[in-house]
Amino acid sequence: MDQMTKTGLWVDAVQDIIAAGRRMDRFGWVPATAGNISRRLPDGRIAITRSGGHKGFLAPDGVIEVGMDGRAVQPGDRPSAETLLHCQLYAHDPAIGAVLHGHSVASTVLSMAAGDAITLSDYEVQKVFAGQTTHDASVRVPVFDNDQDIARLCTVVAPELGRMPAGYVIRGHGVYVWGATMDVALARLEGLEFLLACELEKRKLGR
Ligand SMILES: CSC[C@@H](O)[C@@H](O)C(=O)COP(=O)(O)O
Ligand SMILES: [Zn+2]
Repeated sequence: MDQMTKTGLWVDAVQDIIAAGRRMDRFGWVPATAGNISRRLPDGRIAITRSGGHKGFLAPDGVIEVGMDGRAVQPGDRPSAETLLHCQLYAHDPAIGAVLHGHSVASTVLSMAAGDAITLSDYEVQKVFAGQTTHDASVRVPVFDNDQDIARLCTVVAPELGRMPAGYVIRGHGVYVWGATMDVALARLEGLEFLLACELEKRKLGR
């Protein structure tokens, strides 16, 4: 067992991830084995959910350690299939401390009807995103085509890094959101999912 796995800092990261999974599950954002959750560790590695488990019922051994290359520190551990999308965000911005991915109904359905972005306008809750100070503005949420080749998907996401205040959506799949801490990432996820749910309801009204 690596030294990091024995420290309180590792335990903190695991607890954060387990609590985030439970919270996402309460909202119905991680059906079946969908979603993945990670936190940056003080030594630069990443704690991330093991592939294929239910994220609402995580136990401590459902979280494993990977390097910034996305490879498991412990041979034989299988990290999330989408680990490289997490690593990409951590590599892009050293201030990012947590990354969340969920599969909500709203993000799945809206992205299937969208072009290259979903634009959110006139909602008070837009102010949950960094740099947004008024409802009287538009927040662009990029929509990327789904791809089972995650390394290739990273190359499509790359040009938008640094200009996604609310996160991004993968078409027919789900959202990626991040923050300096797990609490900040969860607040942004809640804000984005609330707005996507509003947008879906609005469109059902034909508006
Ligand atoms: C239930 S299928 C969902 C997966 O294909 C994937 O998109 C996902 O979010 C979870 O994959 P995982 O490898 O458990 O992190
Ligand atoms: Zn997914």
